[in-house]
Amino acid sequence: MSNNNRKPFVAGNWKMNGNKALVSDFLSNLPANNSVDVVICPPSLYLSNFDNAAFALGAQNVSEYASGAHTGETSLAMLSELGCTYVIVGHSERRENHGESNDIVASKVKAVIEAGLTPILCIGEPLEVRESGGVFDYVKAQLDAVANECGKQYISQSVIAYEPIWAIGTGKTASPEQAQEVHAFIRQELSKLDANAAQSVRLLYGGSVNAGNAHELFVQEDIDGGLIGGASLKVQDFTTICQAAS
Ligand SMILES: O=C[C@H](O)COP(=O)(O)O
Repeated sequence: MSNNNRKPFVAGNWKMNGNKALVSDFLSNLPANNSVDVVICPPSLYLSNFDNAAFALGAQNVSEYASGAHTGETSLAMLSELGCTYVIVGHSERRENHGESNDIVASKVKAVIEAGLTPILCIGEPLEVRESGGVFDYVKAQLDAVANECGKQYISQSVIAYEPIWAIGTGKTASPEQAQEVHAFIRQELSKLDANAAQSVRLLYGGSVNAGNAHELFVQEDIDGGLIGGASLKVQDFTTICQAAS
């Protein structure tokens, strides 16, 4: 891990996977790790099965509305009542498949922080943007959307996950150099908003991280941990990834 005061952070995003048996497996077999902030984000239905976990709980999504006639949605108050302290916001699967615009993402970030939880704000470019050389402009626009809509203080209270879409679930991980280059750019952009916050905000890499490649990614100067999809469904692999961050 790089030479800074940021505590490493690893979150497992189970997406629409898992069952009660996997919950039990994690409760019984994921070792406590005091040197890393470890978060599990299961499907919301299973949040209440995680009583007394040795790790923090996160949700994969939240409604931008507080309550009312929003069939199928889950509110921040409900997540909070079930012990969630983190919420993934703006995952590319939500942006692409559920029409979440930058404005919606920004309003969710604001709502999460005002409710006393911490957003894990996801940003990252599709393949065609990477191939056309537009990565920095793309992630800057995603960051600016939140900063402009919410105010810079909201960015500085978030955890930010850089997830190149072409690396998600594909087995094609960004190289450590590719990931570090974008993380350094994100931190530089954050410093324009708030120099102190830029040094304290945790920046995660996500996209085909596994037990074999986590270490080489996490030792990069501006990579403070990971947002893990597929490899977070196996307790042994996830344990190894958490250890790689410590
Ligand atoms: O939220 C997690 C990311 O989308 C990464 O997923 P993955 O590790 O399966 O590529």
